[in-house]
Amino acid sequence: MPRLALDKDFLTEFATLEKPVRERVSEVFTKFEQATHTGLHLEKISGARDDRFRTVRIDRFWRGVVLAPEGGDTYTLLKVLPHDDAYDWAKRRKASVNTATGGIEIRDVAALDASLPHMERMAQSAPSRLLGHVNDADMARLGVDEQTLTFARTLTDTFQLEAARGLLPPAQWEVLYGLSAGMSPEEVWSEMGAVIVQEQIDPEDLDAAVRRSSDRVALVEGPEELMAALEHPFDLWRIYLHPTQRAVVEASYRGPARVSGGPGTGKTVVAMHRAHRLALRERGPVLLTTFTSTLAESLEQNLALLAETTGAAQATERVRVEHVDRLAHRVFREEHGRPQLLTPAREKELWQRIVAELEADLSPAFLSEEWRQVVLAQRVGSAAEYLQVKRAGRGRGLGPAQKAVVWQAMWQFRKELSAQQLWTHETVCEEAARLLAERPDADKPFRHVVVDEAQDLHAGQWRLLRACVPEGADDLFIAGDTHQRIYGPKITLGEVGVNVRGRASKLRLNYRTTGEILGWSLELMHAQAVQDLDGVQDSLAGCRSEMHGQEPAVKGFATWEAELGHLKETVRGWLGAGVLPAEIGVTARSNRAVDQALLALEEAQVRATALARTPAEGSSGVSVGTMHRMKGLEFRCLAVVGAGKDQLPAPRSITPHEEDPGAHVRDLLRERSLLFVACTRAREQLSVSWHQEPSPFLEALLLRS
Ligand SMILES: Nc1ncnc2c1ncn2[C@@H]1O[C@H](COP(=O)(O)OP(=O)(O)OP(=O)(O)O)[C@@H](O)[C@H]1O
Repeated sequence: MPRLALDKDFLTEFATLEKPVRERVSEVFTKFEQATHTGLHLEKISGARDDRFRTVRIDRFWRGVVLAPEGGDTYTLLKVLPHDDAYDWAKRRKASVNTATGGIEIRDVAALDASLPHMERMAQSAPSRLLGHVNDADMARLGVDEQTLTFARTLTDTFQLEAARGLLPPAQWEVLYGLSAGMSPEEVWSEMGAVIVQEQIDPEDLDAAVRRSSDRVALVEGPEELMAALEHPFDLWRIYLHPTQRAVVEASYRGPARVSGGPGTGKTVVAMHRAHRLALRERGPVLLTTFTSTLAESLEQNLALLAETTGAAQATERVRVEHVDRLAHRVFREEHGRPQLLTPAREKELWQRIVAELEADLSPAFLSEEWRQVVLAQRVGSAAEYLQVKRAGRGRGLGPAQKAVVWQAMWQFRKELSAQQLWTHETVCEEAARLLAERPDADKPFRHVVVDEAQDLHAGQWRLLRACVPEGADDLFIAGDTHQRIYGPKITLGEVGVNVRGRASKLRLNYRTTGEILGWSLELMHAQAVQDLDGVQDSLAGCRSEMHGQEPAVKGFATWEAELGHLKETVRGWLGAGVLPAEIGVTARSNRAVDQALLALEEAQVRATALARTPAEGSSGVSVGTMHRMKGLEFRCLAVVGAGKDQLPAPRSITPHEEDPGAHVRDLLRERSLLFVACTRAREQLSVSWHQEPSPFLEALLLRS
């Protein structure tokens, strides 16, 4: 039976067509299956370089370009263009099968042929060739075919290669780019990882190639699925997954598994697809969880959209989306009713009182951290255990006598909480974990748990998640990036009883941000020792983007007023260039700076909304919020303001070195990560500004420029 497949470029462009044309396209292709039976007219193109391209009549003026198989029955819709353009587009191109990835490739053969003589002439007078150090056999093994090879041999510098990006098939261009950047063929090979197929590849079998190309061609199962795809053409993530993403989504794991990767590499997308996929398997309820309520809301909306696309709305009923603290409170309430929570102010008072009673030379802040990071995290229950416990990450060393005093303080704190029947979010979580751990496997609330933003969870939350699902195949799936840790303490999964050894994958292709913004932001984290969730050093090496745009605009001012003046100009400039207010974000470290930025925009008559008051979704003004609020969001254009020495790191968020050197280093890293998270929310344009002296986090970047 004939099947329709949609090329990613088609769907992207479909979104930009006028409504009547879109409607007509939908009409023609929803009848595609029946029409091909009754002889849908696929018109041959005279003078075509590849006679597998055909056109389909949409109306008098518009034509669709389809790749029709010689054998097989999958028809790939590539373009919808005005009549003459459609013919011209199709005549210039050829389809082929990549011999390494087995994927389908379409290239502008006419443009390549036309550029060759000129390139060759230029190369003859150049001192050397860009890829002179790589032999033909290695190129062929990496999927570089004859035409690309001929072209590649004429290249003399990377600018030419950059310029040829749109001409060459993307997978082959990536290979040339890697080799030209000094990677060895073996390194490029391993970088290609999941996209390389082991099976024998038939270069003539386009049908098989289309089926292998899930990152750019989506097979459509019937008219409803087609309508769902056409309904939200911007949300490509629902349909096209990178082979590495798809492998992780579809895998069956014998135990907990995890996916990591830099910002914008699609970890959340993978988490949603995986939750959906697990729900479709019908082995039991799925929990999709994350760190904050705002993120959970956005997961829930997108999960519903995904189910709409796959036509499996019933699967969403098997997925519970709930942020982790809410889960803890729900389980707690079912047993004990609503907890009375200790407010931060009362907690501080309590520690102060205990310190005074013990006449100890310890600060309330130190004790509060010690309680969370050592006593609660490692479930220390007695003085003897406390004497033995490893206090990794706690900078200030304690001798046995000091430990005895600290333990006394901990014990008193616990006693007070229990006497007054007070709870904190952490103890609620511990109690919920204890209640769930006692339940037999058959009574556990979930069969699968999928966790997003995992880097920010604390030990108690991990124990809760571990306890709400029986141990077994596909029990826990974890997505996160430790470079973006802005709340939680440093933790290793082993410490909380989660073993992902042999079941960890990494995503490297950023889908959100231009290469310029990503490269700049990655520099912020360069040379920072960040420990991964499995205890080894994490690295963002290889994280890359295929999109290009402007370099970030980075600028200092003498005063805050001048900086705000620049913000007004920048935002007005973006609006003037046609960017919608809702596509613009403004962020600063403190609430105060956010309020002032809001005022400045109002003065400039720019409609702006505080993220604290209105969720980004549905807001029609420029979104203004703290860097913490930026997590999980993205904007076409983003301005980071107040990135000055006195604002970033925020002085009050840094434990003084003399009080606790370990906490000091950790706090600094957290503040740096916060800036990193903020900057990587920008899709196309990023502006970073400060007044007086720049933040020390910008130092290396400013020296470079
Ligand atoms: N396969 C894909 N096709 C198209 N777009 C994608 C794909 N995967 C991810 N995206 C898009 O890339 C952007 C980033 O994705 P996502 O939020 O899942 O990344 P992330 O790794 O969780 O990011 P971060 O860690 O920075 O929060 C989103 O706009 C998403 O829709």
